[in-house]
Amino acid sequence: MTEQNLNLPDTDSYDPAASSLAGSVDPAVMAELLSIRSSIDNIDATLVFLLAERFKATQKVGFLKAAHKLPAGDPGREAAQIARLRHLAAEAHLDPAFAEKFLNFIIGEVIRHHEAIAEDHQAAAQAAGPADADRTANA
Ligand SMILES: C=C(O[C@@H]1C=C(C(=O)O)C=C[C@H]1O)C(=O)O
Repeated sequence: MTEQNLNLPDTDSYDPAASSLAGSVDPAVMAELLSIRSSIDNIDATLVFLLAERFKATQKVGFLKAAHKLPAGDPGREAAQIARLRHLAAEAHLDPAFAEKFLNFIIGEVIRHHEAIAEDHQAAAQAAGPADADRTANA
């Protein structure tokens, strides 16, 4: 989650009116588009903050699982959460298939992080020696 896209403009100079359409659209239409986009800006910022909080929480789960040698993925939990979110999506008039795809995308990334945390944990335990490795496993 820390990769940077070097092709993007830097955020200090964020221009809410940036558009490939500038100059080629009726100014009244452009004004309406920019007005709607200001809500999209707020929503996208919120999504980033929400995702950051979610990844903070899942990172804690990753450390807990690594310390107790639990598997990275939990298909039972995933199935329950996906069913719940599909239901909520339908109620909110969001395509449930999209909600499922989005959640699966995030879960895939979380599992990748958990596997990396487990590998780091294992490597640290091995570097510390067998006695320490046992102690860490039983922590
Ligand atoms: C976060 C967890 O680990 C994994 C990721 C999940 C998620 O991002 O919702 C759910 C289950 C696990 O596959 C967990 O077990 O709670």
